[in-house]
Amino acid sequence: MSDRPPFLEAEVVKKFLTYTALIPLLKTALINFSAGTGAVVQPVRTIVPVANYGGFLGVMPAYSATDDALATKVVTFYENKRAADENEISAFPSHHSTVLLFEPRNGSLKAIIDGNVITDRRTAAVSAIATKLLKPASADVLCILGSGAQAHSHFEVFMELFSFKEVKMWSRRRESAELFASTMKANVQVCATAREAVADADVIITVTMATEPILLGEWVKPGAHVNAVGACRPDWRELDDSLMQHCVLYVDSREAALKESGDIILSGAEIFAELGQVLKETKPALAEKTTVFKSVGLAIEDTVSAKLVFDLWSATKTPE
Ligand SMILES: NC(=O)C1=CN([C@@H]2O[C@H](COP(=O)(O)OP(=O)(O)OC[C@H]3O[C@@H](n4cnc5c(N)ncnc54)[C@H](O)[C@@H]3O)[C@@H](O)[C@H]2O)C=CC1
Ligand SMILES: O=C([O-])C1=[NH+]CCC1
Repeated sequence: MSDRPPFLEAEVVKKFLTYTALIPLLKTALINFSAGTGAVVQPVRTIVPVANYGGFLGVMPAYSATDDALATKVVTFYENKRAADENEISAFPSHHSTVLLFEPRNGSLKAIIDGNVITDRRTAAVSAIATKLLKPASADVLCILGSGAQAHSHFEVFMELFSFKEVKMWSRRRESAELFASTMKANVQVCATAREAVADADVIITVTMATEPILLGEWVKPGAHVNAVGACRPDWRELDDSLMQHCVLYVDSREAALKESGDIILSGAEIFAELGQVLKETKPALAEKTTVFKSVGLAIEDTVSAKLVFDLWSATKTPE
């Protein structure tokens, strides 16, 4: 291999970052993160608003001693207000990310890795982990609100791991939900309103760029489980106060959620546990209650994903 760090593009990440390989790694990373023993070192990400353009730049470093993995993701996400005009279809993605993977022993740069597939898959995999623990015992109906990149990765892993009888989707732009449904192998029912999509759902996933609530507590079936993935800014919402205040609330990181999640900060909802605590069984999974898993996204998830991709890719290379 040359001294220049390789760039691993999205196709390489897609090939090696399977959910089967990723999920056990994420579970361990979340347990180590929540244990607070120092096995995972990860500050809350730094965010630089790009105010003139409705954008944000996030820097997300983490180190896992257990995985011997050191990396930082750099991610940009843009509100794309122009697309909020229903007639405007923007083909430009709202999120872009890159992961820099380092050699922990000496700090050298090992690889530059496309971060988009990592972000999509690790986020969906963490929602799937939460859902396994928190969904009601009988879960037949899945509802997805939003039809972008995260909707695709969530659908992908949820179809792989669960056997829902029905999948319902609502998206702000109906054409986009219809396009989603037509490209998927499973039957997806496109609904005219979020309320219609949510009715009777046992598991709900919110994956939108909404800044105001799109999911109201009064629509949610008692005992359902919600994965709230969007609204990662302190003044953005996806869920209303009623849902936030009447659920049992789980988060990926208590510290990050209290800094970044508008749904938590503005509703004053109380956090019950971190997902890593439930995985370690130091806090219970109250699956019979209405539960919300509020995910903001953690650098440690990107770090262990990047290390996995790099190791599997390296193993296919013959030394010069
Ligand atoms: N928790 C986590 O770890 C992560 C969270 N995210 C968040 O997940 C959300 C979805 O991300 P992507 O799928 O990558 O974005 P995307 O841009 O691919 O899709 C966004 C979806 O939201 C819809 N949308 C946009 N504005 C809306 C509004 N005002 N009301 C209702 N729907 C609206 C769009 O039509 C589209 O269906 C974003 O909020 C993103 O920041 C993204 C990555 C990781
Ligand atoms: O974890 C992540 O990469 C992100 N969370 C919200 C926007 C991007």
